[in-house]
Formats: sequence, C-alpha cells, structure tokens
Amino acid sequence: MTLATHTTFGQLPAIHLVAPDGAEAVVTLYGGHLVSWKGADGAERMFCSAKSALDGSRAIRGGVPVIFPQFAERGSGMRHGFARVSTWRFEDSGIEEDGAAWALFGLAQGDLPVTVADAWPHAFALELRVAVRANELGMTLTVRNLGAETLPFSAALHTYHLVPDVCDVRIEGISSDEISIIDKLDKVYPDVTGRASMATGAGVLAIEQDGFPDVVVWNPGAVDAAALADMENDEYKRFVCIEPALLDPLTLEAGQAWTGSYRLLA
Ligand SMILES: O=P(O)(O)OC[C@H]1O[C@@H](O)[C@H](O)[C@@H](O)[C@@H]1O
Repeated sequence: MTLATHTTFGQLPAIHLVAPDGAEAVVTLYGGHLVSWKGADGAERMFCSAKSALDGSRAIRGGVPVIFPQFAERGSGMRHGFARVSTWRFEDSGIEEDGAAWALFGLAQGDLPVTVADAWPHAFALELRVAVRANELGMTLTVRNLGAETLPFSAALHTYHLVPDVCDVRIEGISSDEISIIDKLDKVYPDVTGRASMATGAGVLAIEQDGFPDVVVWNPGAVDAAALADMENDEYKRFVCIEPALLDPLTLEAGQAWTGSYRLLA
C-alpha cells in the first residue's frame, strides 16, 4: 500500500500522506510546508488563505511554515528565515507500528540558491518528519551542524489552526491566564511546559511540544489583516497561530544536533 504519493497543491509539488485509518496530510516541497491536515474524522484542521501564493513566489499563508534559522526580524537575515521559501527534498515514508503514516523531508546547505547559502554560510541539515494517525498530527524538526564552525539558529513551527471564529477561541496551559483573542494578539510566551489546549467552541485540540521552549500566539486582527496582501480582509477570523518556538538563538557546536517535536490531538 502506498502511503505517500506525489500530488500538487496549487502549482506546488507536494506529498499526500494517508494513514490506513484515513488520517491525511499534504506537505509541499516548497517550504517543507504542511498545508493540510485532516484527522480520520475527515475534518480539515489547517487554515490556508484563499489569497496565498501557491506558486513558489512567496511563503504560503497558512498551514505550518517552518521558521529557520531566524524568527521574524530578530536578526539580519530573511524575515522568518529561508526554510519556508526553500525547496525541500522528500526523503522517505513509511508506517509506524501504531498505524501512523510518516514522511520525511530534508533541506541542507547544498539545496539553497548560492545567494542564500552565501548570506548564511553554515553547513546545516534540517529534517522534518510528519506523522498522522487517528486525529493526531506529529511533527519533528531536527537541525544538524555538519560544519566545523558553530551554528546559531532560531526555529518555529508557525501553525495556522483553522477555527470557526477566532472570538470563541480559548487557550489554556500556555500562560497562567486563559488566552483569548480580542482583536489583535502577537505575544511570546517563554518557558512553556506540559500540555496546552485550544477550545474553539466546536472542539478541543490538545497541544504538546518538546524541545521548543517557547510559544508564540498570533492573530493579526482586522486592521493588520487588511494590510496583508496575501490574506482576505475577514480571514483573520478563521485562524489562530500557536507556534512552538525556539526564539533565543541556540548555538550548535560542530557535529551537534537539536530536535524539537510537536504533537496535536484533536
Ligand atoms: O507575515 P509573516 O512574515 O508570515 O509573519 C506573520 C507573523 O508571524 C508571527 O510569528 C509573528 O509573531 C508576527 O509578528 C508576524 O506578523
């Protein structure tokens, strides 16, 4: 049985992963970007803007952009890093004993255009593993330093959760207070441990992360959404970004690796 097949998403080559129980995910090679996750119940759980570029001309507005090696404008490099606008390799796929279908994607220094590699001259290798079964999504990001010099980086999995109405969202377990989104929110929550949850009025999603110390919660609100060229004016109501993140740059010594993992249970 083929669990991972080649498909397209917009104009972008992608991998369609289907578990035996019907859970599925679509990951574009551009960005190593998970753009769709449906549990075995068939419900789509990722937001993707109707105005998102889907031709490789700019980052996809939705799904799970991989943020690496820089978060937002915290550095002199490309905003949110180059990983989300780079073309990854599909490396392997398979099935776990518990029935999860998984796929592995890679991005290394040699995959980058010369100008991008020259601007960030580190011999790195990224591995993104995506696994689906039942109503669960697992993502694991590994960063390896293959060079002789130190490698400093930040990283995040910038997840756009699809919600019926952002006003009804309640997030627990990230801060001592319950988080709700009244108009705009763009906030960093450091040192988050344990399981968090997002109630949407329609259901509750459990969120677990390991290795990522921080969480960023973002929704642009009406005014900032209207200023985004790749988002419809009222689409801000349909998502909330809850992003497992490593914000303060971590420095890997030669030969070292770091792994951050992330699990969503609907
Ligand atoms: O428009 P971009 O580059 O995808 O960034 C979206 C948002 O990403 C979030 O992670 C940041 O905290 C926000 O400040 C930012 O606006």
